[in-house]
Amino acid sequence: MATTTGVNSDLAKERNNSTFDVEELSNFIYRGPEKVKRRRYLHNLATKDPFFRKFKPWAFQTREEQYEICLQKHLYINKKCKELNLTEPVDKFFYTEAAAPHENSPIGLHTVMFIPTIEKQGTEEQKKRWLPLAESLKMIGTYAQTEMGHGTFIRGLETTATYDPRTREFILNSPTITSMKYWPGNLGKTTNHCLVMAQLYTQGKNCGIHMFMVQIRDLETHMPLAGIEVGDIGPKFGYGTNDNGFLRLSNVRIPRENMLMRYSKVLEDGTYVKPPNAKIAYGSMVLVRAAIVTDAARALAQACVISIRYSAVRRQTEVSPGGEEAQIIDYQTQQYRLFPLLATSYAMYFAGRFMYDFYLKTTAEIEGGNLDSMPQLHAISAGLKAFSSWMCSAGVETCRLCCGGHGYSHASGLPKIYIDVVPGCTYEGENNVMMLQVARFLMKMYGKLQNGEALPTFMQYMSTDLNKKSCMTEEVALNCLVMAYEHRAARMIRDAAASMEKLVQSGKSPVEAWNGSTVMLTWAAIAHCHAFVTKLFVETVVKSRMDSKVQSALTSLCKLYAVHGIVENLGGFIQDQFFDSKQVKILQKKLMQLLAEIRPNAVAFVDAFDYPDEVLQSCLGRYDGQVYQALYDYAKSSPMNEKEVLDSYYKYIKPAQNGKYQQYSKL
Ligand SMILES: CCCCCCCC(=O)SCCNC(=O)CCNC(=O)[C@H](O)C(C)(C)COP(=O)(O)OP(=O)(O)OC[C@H]1O[C@@H](n2cnc3c(N)ncnc32)[C@H](O)[C@@H]1OP(=O)(O)O
Ligand SMILES: Cc1cc2nc3c(=O)[nH]c(=O)nc-3n(C[C@H](O)[C@H](O)[C@H](O)COP(=O)(O)OP(=O)(O)OC[C@H]3O[C@@H](n4cnc5c(N)ncnc54)[C@H](O)[C@@H]3O)c2cc1C
Repeated sequence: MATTTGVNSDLAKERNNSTFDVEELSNFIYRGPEKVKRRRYLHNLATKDPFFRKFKPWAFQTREEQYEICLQKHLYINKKCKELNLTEPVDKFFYTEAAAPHENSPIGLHTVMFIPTIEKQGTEEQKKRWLPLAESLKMIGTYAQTEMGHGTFIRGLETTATYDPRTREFILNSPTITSMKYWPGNLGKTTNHCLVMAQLYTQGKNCGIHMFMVQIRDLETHMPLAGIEVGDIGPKFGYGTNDNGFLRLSNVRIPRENMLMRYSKVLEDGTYVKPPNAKIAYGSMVLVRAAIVTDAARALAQACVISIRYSAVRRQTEVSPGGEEAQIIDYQTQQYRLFPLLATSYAMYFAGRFMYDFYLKTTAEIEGGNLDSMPQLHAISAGLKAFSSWMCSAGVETCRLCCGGHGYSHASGLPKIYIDVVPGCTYEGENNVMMLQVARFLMKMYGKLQNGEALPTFMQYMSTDLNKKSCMTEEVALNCLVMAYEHRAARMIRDAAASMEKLVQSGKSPVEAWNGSTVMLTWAAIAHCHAFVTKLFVETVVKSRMDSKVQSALTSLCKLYAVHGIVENLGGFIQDQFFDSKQVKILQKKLMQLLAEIRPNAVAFVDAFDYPDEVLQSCLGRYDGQVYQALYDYAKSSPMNEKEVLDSYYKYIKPAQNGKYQQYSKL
């Protein structure tokens, strides 16, 4: 019998049985005790602030309430960050994460894309003009790129910005229904400005897509300006807190100075000056792609916390007749579904950490005028964005299923996490499209390899001898695991290139050959990303300094990540007899051993993520494990239970019981 106060006894036992100190692992995850302390302090500031607790739970709000409440929270967060002098993005992030978890901000695009785009693409004069207004929220903006007809193929955008040298203005138009901007976050009702991506026409020529600052609403009355039609696109799968919007522009004139001109320019007479690299205008997308990796990791980590704690508390089915019911975490099938996801959340977290550092390093180079690493940054950010959002979204859904019926309730907190993470597969570049961008890069690298040219370090595995067999022994060494992933990726890259070559030889054009090989190209890109993430995880556990017990536990988790990925994708690993059947058996056996090895540390691994209950917002994932009382309290708080007998009983059920259905004819 579970106790109803204090920490649930099963969960307490789990914590006693772990082999390492949880605090040590938290210190490693968050890069040192000082950072853990700071993160806790910021979480605490938010969770203890009564302001955030005065609203009814998110799941009980209508969409309009979700928007309004979330808006209030985020404006309050803004005010508090100023008062508390929280200027570092990481500080703001931790405070916000605890204040409004998984509630997409109605001023999020303003912070995440509008301001960074001005900072990165604006001239010094433009930054001086707009940034103070944006910081003080006098100007609230968004990033308006996607149109109803085009999201992926941005060169096909239809919005036009035509330069008029007589008045030194651009004239913006949405010439067709499909050209209306559709989807930009915060656009519908919140913003008064937006950065519009449009086809630039000057001196009668199309110069491609460029960014323009357009005011869409009056700064006093907030009414749409002349020539502007703007609104909310309606309810979606999630993101109820966000007013994703539509926008039509009819002959809207803006001054020449409103084109973002740090790199490309239109001179007063209409002369166009090209940027050093046309793709530099895509920089804001790269920034958000890089950020999505950690976002996705965080979502999966939280889902694992909920599902693993609940699995330790939940007991179901007598294992032997009349005996005690087992903790569901002791079922091997439950472990097989959850522990690899736990490992994935760590793998993605480390990938996100790498991505962040690599983004900062490369953008500093770009800003200094060295654009050499742009293709690498694009390929790595597109690949990790797609790989992490796919793996983590699917993982969150599995965590939900692992909670049985209670996982389906909003009380679990899992649906909220899922609907927040899954659009990451679509926005900022649909995942299949992103993988094809990676494949394009891989094919270029393959060409270099064929020509004997040097490859960047992270691509050097491509030169591996594809006739070599695996070095895997009973020990299942980490280096043999990495080699397996690299071998698979190298072979898939070669196979995709061979497929294209064959099509060209059969008379197809290069474009047709590409289109006829995109499935193989996508396989190659996914295999490449999988190898990249696995190697990063291995290097992190092998090379980093950390407590020895933590290192030993984390090594098992890392091994599980690698072994599970092979066993689940066996076809791709044995296609060229890289592994023989004996080695496959070794891996399958090792997988089961690793599940058992990780079992005593499962709760400690999720505790180390150090998410307070207020962030998880889950009856099932509570630190104290008192899930049943929490579910009961949640049910009782449902607005449906405010009255014992609902009006609908008198209006519909009672008359039906009496055989009276006239009320329907009134409709
Ligand atoms: C809080 C939550 C916030 C969430 C907010 C979400 C906000 C949004 O969704 S904003 C909208 C995001 N939209 C997108 O991401 C659109 C996706 N599409 C694209 O990025 C492009 O159209 C893309 C990359 C698919 C193709 O671009 P296109 O210009 O047609 O390029 P393409 O002809 O395929 O390639 C040309 C070259 O550019 C390179 N390239 C493309 N993008 C980049 C880039 N960002 N950096 C560097 N190089 C790039 C390619 O690698 C290729 O190089 P090469 O010729 O050497 O092989
Ligand atoms: C929650 C949310 C928030 C968003 N916020 C913003 C925002 O703030 N600003 C903004 O500008 N946009 C925003 N978007 C739009 C988003 O960026 C686009 O939806 C996304 O880039 C995908 O484009 P699409 O919708 O045109 O999909 P499509 O390109 O139409 O994709 C449909 C299908 O076609 C496939 N496909 C398309 N092209 C190719 C190809 N070349 N090769 C192979 N397959 C292909 C895709 O893989 C996909 O399966 C948001 C979207 C969502 C869902």
